[in-house]
Amino acid sequence: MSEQAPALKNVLVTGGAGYIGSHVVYALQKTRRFKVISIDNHHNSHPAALSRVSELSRKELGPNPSELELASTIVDAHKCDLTQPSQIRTVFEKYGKGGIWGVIHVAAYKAVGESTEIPLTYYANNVGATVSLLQTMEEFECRRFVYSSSATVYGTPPVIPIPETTRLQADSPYGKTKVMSETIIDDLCHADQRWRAISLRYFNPAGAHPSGAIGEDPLGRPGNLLPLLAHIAVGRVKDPVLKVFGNDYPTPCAPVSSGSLNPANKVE
Ligand SMILES: O=c1ccn([C@@H]2O[C@H](COP(=O)(O)OP(=O)(O)O[C@H]3O[C@H](CO)[C@@H](O)[C@H](O)[C@H]3O)[C@@H](O)[C@H]2O)c(=O)[nH]1
Repeated sequence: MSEQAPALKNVLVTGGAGYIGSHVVYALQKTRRFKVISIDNHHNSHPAALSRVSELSRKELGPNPSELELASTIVDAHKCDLTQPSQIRTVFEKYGKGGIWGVIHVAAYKAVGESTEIPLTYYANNVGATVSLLQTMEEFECRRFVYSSSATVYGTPPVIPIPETTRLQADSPYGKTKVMSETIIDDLCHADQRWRAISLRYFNPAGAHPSGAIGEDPLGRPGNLLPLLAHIAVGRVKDPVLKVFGNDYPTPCAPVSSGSLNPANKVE
């Protein structure tokens, strides 16, 4: 590596092996400016997703890539439980104070129905873990944060399309965990101006990389419409029933582009 070459910035992605997480990792690797660290407990993902992302990124390197470019395609993957602060700490300790440039927090439980049955699990994994993560970041002087929220924070919105200024009134425990986490992040940024954070409210993300190497591949019966349809189509669902609740819902469509996932654009 030449002495002038700028070092890669270390970015931690939680839930890196999941649907959105794996595409975020890919988007980061494509810039060739970041080294990705992933934390995932594989509650809803296969560890292989991360190897597939790296393989994809390596294939896209030009001929004779530099050492730095090659290094940008390697993920430092940790299987760890975000509800255990000591496990988060171990990852930060590896990089030391200031060693992790920023965090993109995607890991969460996301099934609305399930959240009404096991709310405590949702509050522990989606809110408690977010607080532990922010506390560890503070301790290790890492204050750039991109939070994966959800349009579910609006509950049943009074107007569609939903203006960003709409009041937050989530209906389910899952939605409430997103409102609470957003509030915590907001309070933190107001208390300490050194923090740079943004919450992204995704609607229904759909699609996959054109190669088919990465996409939405949840474990068990999918809770979301599109993976459920895909699983039914390939015969992976035991009870292949799909309930259609209406045919007049005005579904807006917008790309979740790599640009919107790039923390450098959002928190720098
Ligand atoms: O405590 C947990 C819970 C989940 N995960 C992992 O986090 C990833 C989440 O990915 P996935 O289940 O595929 O969900 P996504 O569709 O990527 O969901 C994301 O997108 C939602 C909005 O659409 C956000 O609300 C969620 O925070 C976020 O997980 C998976 O790999 C899980 O194994 C953990 O590591 N720890």
